[in-house]
Amino acid sequence: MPKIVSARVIVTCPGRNFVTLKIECDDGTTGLGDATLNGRELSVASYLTDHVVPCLIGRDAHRIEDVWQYLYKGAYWRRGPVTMAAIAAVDTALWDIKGKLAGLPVYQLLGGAARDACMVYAHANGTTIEDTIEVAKAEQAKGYKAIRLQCGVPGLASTYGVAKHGARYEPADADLPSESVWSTEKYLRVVPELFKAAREAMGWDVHLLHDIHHRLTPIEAGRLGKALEPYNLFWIEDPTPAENQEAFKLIRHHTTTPIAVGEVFNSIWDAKDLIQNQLIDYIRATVVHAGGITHLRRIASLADLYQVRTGCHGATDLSPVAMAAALHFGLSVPNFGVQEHMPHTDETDAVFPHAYSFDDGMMHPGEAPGLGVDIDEDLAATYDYKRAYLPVARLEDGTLCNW
Ligand SMILES: O=C(O)C(=O)C[C@H](O)[C@H](O)CO
Ligand SMILES: [Mg+2]
Repeated sequence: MPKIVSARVIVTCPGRNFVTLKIECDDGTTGLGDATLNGRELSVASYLTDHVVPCLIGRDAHRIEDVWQYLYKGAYWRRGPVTMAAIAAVDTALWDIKGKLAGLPVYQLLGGAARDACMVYAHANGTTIEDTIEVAKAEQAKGYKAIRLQCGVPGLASTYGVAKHGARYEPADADLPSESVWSTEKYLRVVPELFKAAREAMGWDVHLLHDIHHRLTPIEAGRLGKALEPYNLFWIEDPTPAENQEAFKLIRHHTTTPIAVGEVFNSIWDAKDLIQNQLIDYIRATVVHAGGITHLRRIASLADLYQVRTGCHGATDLSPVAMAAALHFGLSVPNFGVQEHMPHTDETDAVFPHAYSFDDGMMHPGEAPGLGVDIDEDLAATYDYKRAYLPVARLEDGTLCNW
């Protein structure tokens, strides 16, 4: 058996923070897992180093399911983003090791390719409708078949998720949370105009997506979904907070615009009612935040029974290790929908050399054994952790609100 002899947490900040777990076996085989939890990175690093790593030493790296159960049931304290990101990192690293030892890419271990490649969606963010469409057309010219559009809201100084024109998208932008002002009324006026203009400028042969970022009440989300129906969106994402899964019934009563939810989910229990009641169309849980490849497959299997497809979160605060895992997962599950793609910076790609590739709007994890991602530890060590928080939003009267 490949015995685990060491496990180390590597924190690096090539432009943004990433937490990576590296597990090593007695024959020298290593595996990587992403454990990055944006804005709360060091809590997962500590959970791993202080509480998980000591339990891994000496275990059989092949027993992925048993290790998963050991860390989940054995801890007594279940679920939650910190715990599940830590379990995910271990799980992902063990799949990486299993693939390397078998001499096969991870997707082959998961049943083989269920499609040629994974469709990915790009991002078009702009301060105005015109800017956004200009960026979207540029992404379409690169071959993307699906594009998420977010534009600034007239009358609001800034909007989360919308970078200043030309700047990279990076929501964790300050060493204490920055604050922005939010107005649902103003937002609801601009979004239908954005998609009307986008269809006029770009036609109908491209999938258009939009992220609402949990900001609306269910009835407001129903109203927006209905207003967007003429523009045939691929999905609206996170229309309302999903702690109350029932709330989605109200949205469903009012619109046929497809709904995607789940980037903040960390277990199948967060998604169970949404899936079983067919209240969503795409489940956005990810490898890193939802317990690894093992648990995400369980979620996907449940979703498949109800014709809910996957649409994994893939913002740049998920490392290339998570991106690779998402592509192996996406290539192999029967109910793949789409994968989010936000290219990492050159600095990040240099720290994490990888085998996955983009071609004509599709991505493939590559044929390297395991996940096909490495970490240049010397380079990683040159980038010190830098505290960075996600922002908060307030209504115009100062009330803290969802974002
Ligand atoms: O990519 C998305 O859909 C997001 O909503 C990005 C998130 O805000 C970001 O990953 C939070 O860390
Ligand atoms: Mg989102």
